[in-house]
Amino acid sequence: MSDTKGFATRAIHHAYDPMQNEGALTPPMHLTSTFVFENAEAGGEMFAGEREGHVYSRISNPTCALLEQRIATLEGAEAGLALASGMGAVTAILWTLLSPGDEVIVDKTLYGCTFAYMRHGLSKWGVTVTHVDMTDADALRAAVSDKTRVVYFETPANPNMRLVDIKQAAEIAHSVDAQVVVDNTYATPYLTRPIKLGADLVLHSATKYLGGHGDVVAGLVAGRAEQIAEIRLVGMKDMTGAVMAPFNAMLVMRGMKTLALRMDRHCASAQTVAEWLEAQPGVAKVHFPGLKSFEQHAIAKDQMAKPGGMIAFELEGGMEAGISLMNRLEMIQRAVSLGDAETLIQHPASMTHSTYTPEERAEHGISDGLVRLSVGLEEVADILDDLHQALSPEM
Ligand SMILES: C/C=C(/N=C/c1c(COP(=O)(O)O)cnc(C)c1O)C(=O)O
Repeated sequence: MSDTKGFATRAIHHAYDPMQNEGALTPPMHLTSTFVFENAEAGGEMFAGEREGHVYSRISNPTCALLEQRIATLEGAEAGLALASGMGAVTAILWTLLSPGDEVIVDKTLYGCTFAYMRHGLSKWGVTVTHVDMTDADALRAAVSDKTRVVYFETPANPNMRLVDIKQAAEIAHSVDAQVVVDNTYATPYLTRPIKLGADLVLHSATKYLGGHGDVVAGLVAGRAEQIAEIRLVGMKDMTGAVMAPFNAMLVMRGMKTLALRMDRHCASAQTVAEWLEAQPGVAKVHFPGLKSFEQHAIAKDQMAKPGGMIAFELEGGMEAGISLMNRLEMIQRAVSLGDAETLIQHPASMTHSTYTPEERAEHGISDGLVRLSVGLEEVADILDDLHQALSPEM
C-alpha cells in the first residue's frame, strides 16, 4: 500500500498483502520466541547484522514488524518500534539517548510515572532533569544549553491539557542540537504529527487511543530508521527488555484500523461535553483545546486537526466535590487509563499523578480538585445525562 493513500486506508492496509500470506485477510500472528537459521553461517551473519531476518522475539518479530510499519506511516516517520508499554517506550528511548552528565529538559506537566522516572529514575544515574514551562518559549530558550541532549513533552499534557507549540519548541531544541521527543498519546497521529513539526522521535502509550478498547498495554515509538534501530538494540533489547508480545501487536493493529473513526467520535462528543460542563454553575474551570477559553486555543487550532477526547475540569467545591461527583456516576467508569470506548473518569492528584508530592503538584499545575475525563464512544446524550445527575444530586 503506497504512502499516498489516506490515513484511514493506510491504518487498515499498509504493508500487508493477503496474497503473500495464504490469502489471509488479517495478518497472521507469529507466536514464536525464536527463529531457525538455515545454517550456522546464516545465524552468525544475522547476529553480525550482515544478513536480514528475525533472530529472537526480544529483538524483532514479524507481527510486531507490521505494526511498526503502520505507526511509522501514520506518524510520517521512516521507522517504528513496538514495546511492552508506554513506559517501555519512554524508558527505552531515554536510556538510549542519555548518559551521565547529560541534561534533559522536560515540560512542567507529565504523566505521573513519566514524572517519577525522570525525577527518581534518570536523576539517580547522573542525568540532570530540568522542568520548564514549555508553553513559554522564552523560558525554554533560556533553559537550553550545550549540555541539553533531549527536550521532552506531551501533547497535550496529561492531565491538565497544556499545549506546547511543537514547531517552536523543536526550533529552540535544535538550536543546541538537542533531540525532541514528543509523547503523542493524547492526540494520536490522526490529530497531530509531531515529526512533521520538527520532532525527532514520537512515542505512544498504545494502551490508549491506538489500541482503543481497554484490552492491551502497549507502547510505540516512531522516528528516523537509524535512531529507531539504536533504540531497538540498546534501549529495548538490552536496557529494558520491554518488548511487545505478538498477540498484543495484533490487538493494537486491530484497534488502529478504526482509529480515525473513533477519534472523530471522541472529538465530537468531547466538544459537546466540554461546552456543557463550561455552562454548569458548579463547574469552576474546564480545560479543553476546543474551547475558546482554553489558554492555548490558538495553538490547538493550528496544531491539532481536532481538539481530542480528553477533558480536565475543576468544580467550585474543589477536591471534595470532585470525589463526590465521581462516586455518584452510574455509567461513566471510575478508572485510570484513557482513550477507550468506555468513558472513564479519575482524580489525578490521588491516582495517576499521586507520584508527585502535594508541593510538586502545586508547582506543576495539577490541582487537588482537578478531575480528568476520557470521553468515550457511548451516545453523548447518555454521557451528559450521567454527568448531569451526578452534578445535581438533589434531582
Ligand atoms: C494508567 C496510565 C495512564 N497513562 C499512561 C501514559 C503513559 C504510560 O503508558 P503505559 O501505561 O505504560 O502504557 C505514557 N504517556 C502518557 C501520556 C500516559 O498517559 C493514565 O494517565 O491513566
